[in-house]
Amino acid sequence: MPFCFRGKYKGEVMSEITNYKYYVGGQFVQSTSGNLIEIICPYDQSVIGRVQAISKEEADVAIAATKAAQKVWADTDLFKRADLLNKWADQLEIDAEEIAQMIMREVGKTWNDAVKEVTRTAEFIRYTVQEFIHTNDAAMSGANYPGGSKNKFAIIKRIPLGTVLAISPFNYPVNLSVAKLAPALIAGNAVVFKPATQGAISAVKLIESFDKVGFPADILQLITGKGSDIGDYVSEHDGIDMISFTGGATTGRHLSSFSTMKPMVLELGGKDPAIVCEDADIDKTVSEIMSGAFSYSGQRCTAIKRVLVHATVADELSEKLKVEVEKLSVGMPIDNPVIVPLINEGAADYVQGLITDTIAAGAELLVGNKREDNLIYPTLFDHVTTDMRLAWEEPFGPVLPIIRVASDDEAIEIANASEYGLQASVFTQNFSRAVAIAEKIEAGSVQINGRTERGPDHFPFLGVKNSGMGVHGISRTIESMTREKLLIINV
Ligand SMILES: NC(=O)C1=CN([C@@H]2O[C@H](COP(=O)(O)OP(=O)(O)OC[C@H]3O[C@@H](n4cnc5c(N)ncnc54)[C@H](OP(=O)(O)O)[C@@H]3O)[C@@H](O)[C@H]2O)C=CC1
Ligand SMILES: O=C(O)[C@H](O)COP(=O)(O)O
Repeated sequence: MPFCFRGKYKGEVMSEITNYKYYVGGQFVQSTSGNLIEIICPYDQSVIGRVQAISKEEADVAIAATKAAQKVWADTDLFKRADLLNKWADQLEIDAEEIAQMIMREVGKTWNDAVKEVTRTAEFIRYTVQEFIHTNDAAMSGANYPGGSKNKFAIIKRIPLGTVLAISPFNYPVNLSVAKLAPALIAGNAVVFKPATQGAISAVKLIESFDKVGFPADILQLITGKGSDIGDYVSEHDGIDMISFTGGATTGRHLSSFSTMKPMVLELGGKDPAIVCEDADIDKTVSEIMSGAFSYSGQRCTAIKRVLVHATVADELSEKLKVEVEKLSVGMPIDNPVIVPLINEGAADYVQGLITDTIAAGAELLVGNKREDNLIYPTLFDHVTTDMRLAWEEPFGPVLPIIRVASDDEAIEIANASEYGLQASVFTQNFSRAVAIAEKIEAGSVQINGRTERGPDHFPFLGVKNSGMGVHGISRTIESMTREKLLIINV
């Protein structure tokens, strides 16, 4: 447990308000813009710190400086790069409590989950290093093509793209950032890292660990500032060679509309359905839906965001879910409840608006519809129908609609009518039926008898439709941040 304390909630730190610096040229520096952004704690509304709102000129300098540094870095012995990244992983474990403290304060994640996020990230880095070390160049012979010459050989190397722009969201400010930084760096790229503003101090803490390890200057620049001010500018910047973005679908679509001729991977939102057949093991299903839908108050792109249940078992499922939702712990992050306050007032207003709208539209409220500031109590609706907003919109909050269906086909139809296609779960004890449904679902992954989730982090992770473009997951991220280059030998 971190520090002892004089703040509002037991066990928490409230120190002097710090102006956190951005990171360029291997130094933490203040922006000459003089503009600072206050970061407010989502659950006690105190100011936890301020981050620099850098200017476009400062972004230019940061990006330009990566160019020479990247060439040297790409040329650096792979085992030297690997060693530095492994040391960073070790350093993260040493600094875990300090970083977790900031994750908890800044994005309202529970203490246990915040610590897990840091340790998961250290493991992620180590696996990424091993993955890259064991990726070998490929070779092809001309003889394998009709009329091709057996005297022609191609060695197919993977080379870095140059400078990767990594833009991350608030909800995993460390893990989803490193999911971009580590693959980019081990593959020999430089990185310009733009974290979510609410999450930017956690990013500074992450880079403080990075800085302790002795990486060369300018291969990773941390730039802070609102996406609405500098996001477009850096995304269309000529010095950026690839964009790796995780965030909302609106922002992602916007970026893809103008960053022409730049490779891009987008991980966006979701409306993941849990399809429950009448032959499902209902107790197991309830337990998977509960953790899938409500952990971190549903602020996960992979959260279960609607239940499509066969009408014949709908009463049993909804009664059991109701009992479990009523039991959910609600409170402040330091006490490790399941339900914590949402990231900001706007998010809570949006979720409350969806709840109010769903009640007005005639759905049956089973539990919830209670709010204290940013804390939305877990809310469960039955008899939600497809003409209601909650059937389609991503709340990013603890509200779950149950939609009753008459057949597998109807469940599939509703699942696929969504603008999103990140993940889905299918619950049935008939494996063939599960596979038949899974094959028809338009989503990046379908979980059979399990909750929707990203991990383990080496699995490919992708969304279709408005849920994304390209593929993440350690090996796939490395692929997306490198390109093939052929050396053709004519004997
Ligand atoms: N599929 C996936 O893997 C994941 C998807 N998500 C999705 O992310 C959303 C929640 O995250 P949230 O942080 O609110 O998402 P946002 O889309 O609001 O922000 C994501 C990032 O984009 C930045 N940004 C905003 N505007 C621009 C712009 N014009 N140009 C470039 N960058 C910009 C933000 O900066 P700033 O904060 O300064 O505005 C932030 O760093 C949900 O929809 C969730 O489903 C979240 C995690 C994983
Ligand atoms: O942002 C998210 O929601 C994450 O990508 C989900 O990760 P998780 O499924 O491991 O919580």
